[in-house]
This record gives sequence, structure tokens and C-alpha cells, in this order.
Amino acid sequence: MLEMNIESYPPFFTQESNQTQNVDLEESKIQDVEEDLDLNPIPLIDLQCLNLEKLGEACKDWGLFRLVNHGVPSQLLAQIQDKTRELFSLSFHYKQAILKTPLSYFWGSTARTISGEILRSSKTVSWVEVIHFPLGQLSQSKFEDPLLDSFRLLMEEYGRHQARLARTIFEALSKNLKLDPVKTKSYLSEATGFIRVHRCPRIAEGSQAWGVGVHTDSSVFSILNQDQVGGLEVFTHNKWLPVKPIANTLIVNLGDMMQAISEDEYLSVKHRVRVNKQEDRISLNYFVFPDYDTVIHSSKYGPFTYTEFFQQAQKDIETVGFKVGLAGFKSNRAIN
Ligand SMILES: O=C(O)CCC(=O)C(=O)O
Ligand SMILES: [Fe+2]
Repeated sequence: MLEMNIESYPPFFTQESNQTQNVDLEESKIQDVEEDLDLNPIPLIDLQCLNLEKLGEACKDWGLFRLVNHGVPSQLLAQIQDKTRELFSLSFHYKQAILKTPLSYFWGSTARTISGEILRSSKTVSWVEVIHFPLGQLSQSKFEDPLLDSFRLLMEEYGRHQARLARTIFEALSKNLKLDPVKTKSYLSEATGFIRVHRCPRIAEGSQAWGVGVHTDSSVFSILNQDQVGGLEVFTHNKWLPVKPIANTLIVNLGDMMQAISEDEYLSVKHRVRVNKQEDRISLNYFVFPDYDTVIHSSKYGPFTYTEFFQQAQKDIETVGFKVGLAGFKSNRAIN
């Protein structure tokens, strides 16, 4: 067992009372999942020779794919993982002091209100610590702490790669779906992009919690970089499947906005994150959205803007304890 740097964790994770009650709503027990890792059937998409047909199939059948030849230098990926780990291992109080606006630092939940406050569900707790990096605001920010400031520069560089990938992927999906490029231009808004860096603290034997409980992403899609500890699981073909960590690959998860834009042809995939008992787990996730005020038109859902979708999700979490999501936006035409 690696030594734990206790001072680096929010007290939330070291209090006994938090270690047993946090079981996800949908599963009362955190069971093992089927491990057919060697088969590793998650579709591989090569960005250097993009096969549109294969990409379309992956989006329809899986709602996710693994990107290779994505052009993000392996050195940058490794550096980012190392620096993220280093940043999280600073003391909790120091992190609270330096991770200030435009960044935010929170734990126990991945949901926030529109004004940026942490939104905790009364039903479920996420065994995760999060730092939120709004990419659009990073270049104007300079941090006094040298580690944080060098991390900001890395995030900017990584963010530019993510925005490039997002544009390329969205263009390919739009082509497949025969979307009108002029009408759907604001369905992917670079300015909305942000990166979340996560640490899921290891959890004591006998305690249980999900790092992040079952959910779909609200974004158009997300691009995930997980470390070798692994833990991401997706619900696909009627079972839970672990997404094996493979160095230098990225995982693209389609979100609710993409499902709506595609008229339900593509899937916003359900996923969750398992906590490791031996090691802390690090992941970085880039999310991108439509322009917040752009109306999404679809025959399956009533017209809505991302702002409305987000506000509804917030209301759901406060009232029923989880995001209802697209199911709450079905158009009358689709219901009848
Ligand atoms: O850390 C991960 O693997 C994914 C986290 C996630 O699903 C999310 O933040 O929406
Ligand atoms: Fe997610």
C-alpha cells in the first residue's frame, strides 16, 4: 500500500461517517463487473485516417470510442498526469488557498449551480476531488504559486489540443448526420470548453462509494484522459464494461446534447467511476457545449437551450436527487 498523504485530502474523505453511506441510488451494492479486458472491444477511431462509417457505428452502438493518433504529444499527456498528481498532493488547506477564481476546487460531488456553487445531492456522494479549469479565462490569469502557474500553462496547451479534437470530431459527426453546417455552427461552442481534473482518493477496505455515480454527461461530448489506475465503466450492450486504461489513447464519451442533435441516432452513454482500494486515481476530462443560448431543434425533444437544460438538471438534483436529463425534455410529438 502506498503511503497516504493525509493532509492533502479534504476532511470529508477521512471522516469515518462518510465511508459507508455513499452507495449509489441505482445499485445498492457495488458489485464487480464483467472483465473481458483482453477482448477490449471499445471501438478504436484513428484520427489520422478517419473512417466515417466506423465512427458513425461507434456513436450509434456505443456512444463512446477510443481515439488513437489524436496528435496530442505523449510527453504532454504524461506531464499533465504527473503535474495533476503533484497538485492534488499539496495540503488541503493550501489547495483551498490557491485554487481561486477563475478556478474552482470542490469535492463530494461533480455538480455545480449556474453561478458555480457546489450542488450536493442528498442521495448520493461522489468519492472525488475536482479542480475546474474554464479554458476561456486561463490566459488572463496568473497564479502566484509556481506549480499552479506552470500547470495553468500546460492546461492552456492541452486545452488547445482538446478544442482542435472537438472541432474535428464534431465536423465528422455532422457530416455523418448530414447536418447543415451553417445552422448547427453554434451547436459546438469552443468558448464553453472547460477541463475538470479529478482525483478519486483510494477507499478503505469495507467502505463503499462511487468515484462518480451513474450518469450521462450533459455536454456535446467529453474527451477523457485517465491514468493507468483506471476505473471508468460504461453501460453498453446491456452490461457494465470497464474501460481499460491504454497509454496515449483518449476516450470520447458522447453527451446528452449530441444525442438530441442527432435525433437519438447517437447515444449519450451511461457511465460511472469505480474507486480503487489501493491507489488514488487521476483523470482529466474536457467538456464542450453548444452556445448556452442556442436553441436545439430536434423532432424527439421540445426545443430547448443548454441553459434551460442545465437549470432543469440543477432543479432535479435539488428535488429528486439526480439529473432526469433528456427524458424530461421529450417533445409531445415524440411522446404520442
Ligand atoms: O473520471 C472519469 O473517468 C470520468 C468522470 C466523469 O464521468 C465526469 O466527470 O463526468
Ligand atoms: Fe461523465
